Amino acid sequence: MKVAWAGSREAFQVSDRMAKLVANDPVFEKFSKPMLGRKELFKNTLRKAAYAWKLINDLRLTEEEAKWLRHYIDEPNYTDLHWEMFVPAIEGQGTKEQKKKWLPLAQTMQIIGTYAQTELGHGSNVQGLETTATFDRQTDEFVMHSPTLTSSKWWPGGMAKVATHAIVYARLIIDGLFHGVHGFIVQLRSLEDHSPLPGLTLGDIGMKFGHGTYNTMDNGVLRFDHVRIPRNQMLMRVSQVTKEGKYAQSDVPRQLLYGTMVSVRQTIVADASKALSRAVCIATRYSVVRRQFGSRNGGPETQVIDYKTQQSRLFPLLASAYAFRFVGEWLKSLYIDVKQRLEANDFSTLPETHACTAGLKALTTAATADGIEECRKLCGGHGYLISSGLPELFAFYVPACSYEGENVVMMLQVARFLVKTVSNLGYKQPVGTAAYLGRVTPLLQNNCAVQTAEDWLNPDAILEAFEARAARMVIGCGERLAMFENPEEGFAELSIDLVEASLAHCQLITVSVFIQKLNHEIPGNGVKRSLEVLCYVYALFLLHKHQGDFLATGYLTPKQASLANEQLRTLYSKVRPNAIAFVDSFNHMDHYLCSVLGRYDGNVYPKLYEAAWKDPLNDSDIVDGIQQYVQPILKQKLHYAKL
Ligand SMILES: CCCCCCCCCC/C=C\CCCCCCC/C=C/C(=O)SCCNC(=O)CCNC(=O)[C@H](O)C(C)(C)COP(=O)(O)OP(=O)(O)OC[C@H]1O[C@@H](n2cnc3c(N)ncnc32)[C@H](O)[C@@H]1OP(=O)(O)O
Ligand SMILES: Cc1cc2nc3c(=O)[nH]c(=O)nc-3n(C[C@H](O)[C@H](O)[C@H](O)COP(=O)(O)OP(=O)(O)OC[C@H]3O[C@@H](n4cnc5c(N)ncnc54)[C@H](O)[C@@H]3O)c2cc1C
Repeated sequence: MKVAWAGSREAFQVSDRMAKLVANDPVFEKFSKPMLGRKELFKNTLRKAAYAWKLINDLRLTEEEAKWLRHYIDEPNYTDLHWEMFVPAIEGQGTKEQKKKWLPLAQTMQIIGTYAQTELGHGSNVQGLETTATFDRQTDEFVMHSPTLTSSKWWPGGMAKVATHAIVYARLIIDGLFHGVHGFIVQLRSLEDHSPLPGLTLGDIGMKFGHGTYNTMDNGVLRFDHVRIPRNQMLMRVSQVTKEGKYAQSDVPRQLLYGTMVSVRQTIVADASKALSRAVCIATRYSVVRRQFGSRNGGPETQVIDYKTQQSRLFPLLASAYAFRFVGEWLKSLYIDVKQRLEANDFSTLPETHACTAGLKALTTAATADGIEECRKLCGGHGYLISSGLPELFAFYVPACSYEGENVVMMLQVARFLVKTVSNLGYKQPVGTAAYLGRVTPLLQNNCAVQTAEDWLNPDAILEAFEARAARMVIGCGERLAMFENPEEGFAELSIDLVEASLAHCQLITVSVFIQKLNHEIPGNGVKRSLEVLCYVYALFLLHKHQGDFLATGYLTPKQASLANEQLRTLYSKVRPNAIAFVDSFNHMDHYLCSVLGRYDGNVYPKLYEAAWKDPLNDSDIVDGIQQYVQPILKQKLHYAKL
């Protein structure tokens, strides 16, 4: 199962080796992190990032190994933006000459970059950005300027204190004419003494949610006061500006300017299963250790994992972790394919890839963020302790619902793709993830054939149910949209239904990818059978949760919906004996989990007790402030009624 989770034996070995490397090196200790102040926390992260870079070079780690190393170090920092956004932006949007100049510098970290798109006033609406890049023909330069307070760049990671360069997104202006938003490579700091270059105001935007997690990152603010950069620092794969000030667009579609976001959204989907599996591992192990009620004749109480209600909250999350792992793997291969096509100037699959990355990013991050919080509750009161590992994980994870495309905004992008697909149905056969929309007639006419709970243990029955629900919701939206004279007005009016239809479409993708995975790639019958159980749990849990959709679209009868729920309860009993094996298969080491409740050896209570004593408040019996503020109250002998 470890191999099935990792994707291959080789992938397992690489990640396992890197997990051990990090866990066994004292530099990467992290348990004391929540006790550090912001400055210490940040410096500590800089130290770890520098040491990691040294290890990557000294040990000559491959790109894959280096990624796992950074993952297990488990502290967001400037290198995330450098590797995940700055470098891909140059790769995807730079010309050959630009790549030749900038990539070697970035790949050896002689320069450190960030991605400066969002502004104080605009994040989702990229076309609304206000920073200007005005071409000066006399000097062959662009003048970068922040004309308003709301145009201040706001949020870019690593920008406040570390990055030497940024890809800055700004409105291109030539001779007073606006030519849309483009990316520009801008140097921010001196490579000699790291001071901000003249004309730039740079700072940190302040502490964020949680304590020891995202505050390791220096998210920054940046303002330009007429800062000049050479013309050849505009990323020119999509559009070019000549030294005469002529604006030209190549055959490459404008959407490629958004290409870096597609790449990172894909990474975020691939990473969702890491965060969710981490929370599920902690909650499952603890649910086996924790006992409440049910003791008879002085015997042990019941393990809380044996309560059906605990199972009904925990096991769907376990199944979701596996579903997200497989859909992440699938999306990665879709992305690798589109990347190769884009390099060869084939843009045909970009719209579908954009819809898949946007929608699955929204689906997986929302479910993971909610899932981590559910795991905290599944651990009762102890889940609220930092030493459970869950509060910090939650604080780290929740912004994923907002960054790289706010989730609702992303679902609306999926909706645009679906509406377009439906309106083209007469003359363009949908392919890939939208192919089912080409079979609307049977999907709209046939109803579910399930008669017993057992009938739900059938991939075809499940797939058809999810296809019919999505098709009926999408087509229904399309029909209602057609009644509006102004399509944009109609889209806005129906946006709530469109977001729900998009979710149904994305859930169909996750369910069908899970089923495909079972059909083709699982080594070992035992592993395959166990994963089948999880696949059914995932699908029937979604069906139960969204049964309103399935019933309202008329595909299911109430009886069939209740049979699905009956089967789901039976499936929980099949998951129970393997629950620990399922979470051990994630291969999360204690160092990575950083959780007293999720320890591999299950030795929870002594370690919980021991961890409490490490709190700085327990350094002495009488702490600072007691004599000054508490003792006087005790000695005054006042009664509030007399005040
Ligand atoms: C316990 C502690 C644990 C710690 C663990 C630490 C682990 C560390 C390791 C981490 C490693 C990696 C993690 C990854 C790094 C993550 C860092 C995250 C940092 C965050 C960065 C950011 O947020 S960057 C900013 C992102 N901003 C956005 O996403 C903005 C969202 N807005 C948009 O994308 C667009 O503006 C929007 C699409 C919404 C609308 O665009 P607009 O121009 O108005 O266009 P439309 O008219 O709607 O569309 C025009 C046509 O273009 C199509 N289209 C839109 N986008 C794309 C695209 N990206 N690709 C292709 N096509 C696109 C659209 O569909 C339209 O097409 P049509 O055919 O014309 O309809
Ligand atoms: C931790 C973190 C790190 C980040 N790192 C970076 C970075 O490195 N570089 C960078 O450039 N940016 C970064 N960002 C910014 C991030 O990309 C934006 O915050 C994100 O894209 C959301 O945009 P917004 O803040 O403008 O949200 P808004 O769009 O203002 O969202 C507010 C609300 O409005 C709703 N809404 C907005 N538009 C619509 C619409 N059309 N229809 C319906 N509802 C709508 C949303 O659903 C949401 O509920 C980071 C953000 C965070 C939290």
